[in-house]
Amino acid sequence: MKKLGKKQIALGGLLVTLTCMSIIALILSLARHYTVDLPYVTQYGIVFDAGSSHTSLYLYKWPGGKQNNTGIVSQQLMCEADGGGIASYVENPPEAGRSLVKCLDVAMAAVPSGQQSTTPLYLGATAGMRLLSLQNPDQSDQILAEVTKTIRGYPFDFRGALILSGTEEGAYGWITINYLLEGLIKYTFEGQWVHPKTGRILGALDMGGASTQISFTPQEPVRDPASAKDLQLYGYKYQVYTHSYLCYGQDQAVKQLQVYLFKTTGSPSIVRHPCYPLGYNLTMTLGELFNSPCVEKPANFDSATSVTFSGASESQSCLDLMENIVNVTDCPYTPDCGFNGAYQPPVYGTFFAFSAYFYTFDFLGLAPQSPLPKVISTIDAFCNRTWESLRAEYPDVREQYLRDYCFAAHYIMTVLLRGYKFNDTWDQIYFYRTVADTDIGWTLGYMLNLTNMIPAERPLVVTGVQHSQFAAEVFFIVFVLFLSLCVIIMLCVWNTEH
Ligand SMILES: Nc1ncnc2c1ncn2[C@@H]1O[C@H](COP(=O)(O)OP(=O)(O)O)[C@@H](O)[C@H]1O
Ligand SMILES: [Ca+2]
Repeated sequence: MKKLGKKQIALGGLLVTLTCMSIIALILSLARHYTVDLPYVTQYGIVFDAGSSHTSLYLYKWPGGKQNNTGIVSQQLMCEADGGGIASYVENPPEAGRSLVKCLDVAMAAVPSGQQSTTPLYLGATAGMRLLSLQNPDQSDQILAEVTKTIRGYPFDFRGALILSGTEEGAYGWITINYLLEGLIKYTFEGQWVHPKTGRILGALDMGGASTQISFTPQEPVRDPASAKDLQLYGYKYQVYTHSYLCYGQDQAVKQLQVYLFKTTGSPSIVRHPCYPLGYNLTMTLGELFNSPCVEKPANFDSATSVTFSGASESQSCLDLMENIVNVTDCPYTPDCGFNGAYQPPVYGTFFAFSAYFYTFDFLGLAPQSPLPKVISTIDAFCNRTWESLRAEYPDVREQYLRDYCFAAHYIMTVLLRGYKFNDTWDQIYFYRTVADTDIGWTLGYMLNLTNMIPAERPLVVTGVQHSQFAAEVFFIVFVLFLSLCVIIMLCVWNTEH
């Protein structure tokens, strides 16, 4: 037989390799096609936000099977429970449980029946229940037991009803916005999850009804361990400063000012209120006025006696009153101070202000951001308006909200400018309620944490194929290369022998 030339051997080898490569490419393309066509099952998670003023249910979803360790959780729906916050049911705890039924039924209709038993459900209560547990732990336990009983009547994977600490509430709000705005991890066009450049980490400002939180990564290390939260997310360490001011949510601040005005007026039955609109009268019993651990009760008072707060539409006096409830002078940590003697490093970076911060600024047409002089003049003009003119312009706005917007606006400005000291960095604050159709609040961060969806380690680079398939592909490529090599060696041997 004729001896093969070197060229022919090389050509033979190349042909074998190319044929094998084509087979690999064909198989890979078929395999990839097969993967895309696989119906990936959407997974769900539910969190009840049992706030001081109301309860909401959030239903989150994410594609299951792959990439479930990365930033693609979104909000499918939000449901507002009827009635007030669960802590308001002290007289009738079973009613607290019943108040959740409407939203549980909404979630049942939204989660496919086959997946309900594997859908985790959490209930987190915030400052309203924190206050009740301080005042009467038995009552708060009873309410948590009743909501637990109601939720257990549903097939979801219920993981418990708990009262969050102020630190947790602040830290989970911080995780939520940084997750949603991809400050922690980002999906690139090349299909990889990467750590974004520094400087994109946002601070969080949450104004609730009973407490308010500030959370951010300061430029300097946090000096007070009680307000530092060390997090490791996707392989990176963050030290978050977070402080929750219990009793300084806007509803409790409203109460503190009412009590201040009542006490300084000398216990009369009519009290002038500069923050309420002229023509508006609010009558309540002293029992209602003093029904909170956030205010000091007089030594003896008749809880059935009523008091009427009579609006005066006096913007400047309203603003001046704020220093009676927000103490910006006494602080042992000067200059690293928030308000009421709390330690706070200087604010740093961009902040997102949500919940009641947003509601108030949005109502006044100042969201997501407005220059400081415009903010001040808008609040001033609003606070000088009478109840008659406000009611005529906003017939559909809830009376309590419309009455409190002036107070809330001056209170927010005092907390932000004089409390947190944003005076030189006002334009670093953005007022938002949602990002990518997902509400900003502590609930998403809470669920991501409790379902271990934010790993402490850096995520593996996403391959686009399942692990088993990837392993099979690598094996096949190595095998084919090995085979090609064998063929070339055999050809060489055959060639030398003939
Ligand atoms: N549409 C709205 N307009 C104005 N204020 C609102 C609106 N919706 C909710 N709020 C206020 O936002 C606050 C929400 O607080 P909430 O989350 O219930 O309390 P907390 O977080 O302290 O437990 C309450 O003060 C409530 O009155
Ligand atoms: Ca809240």
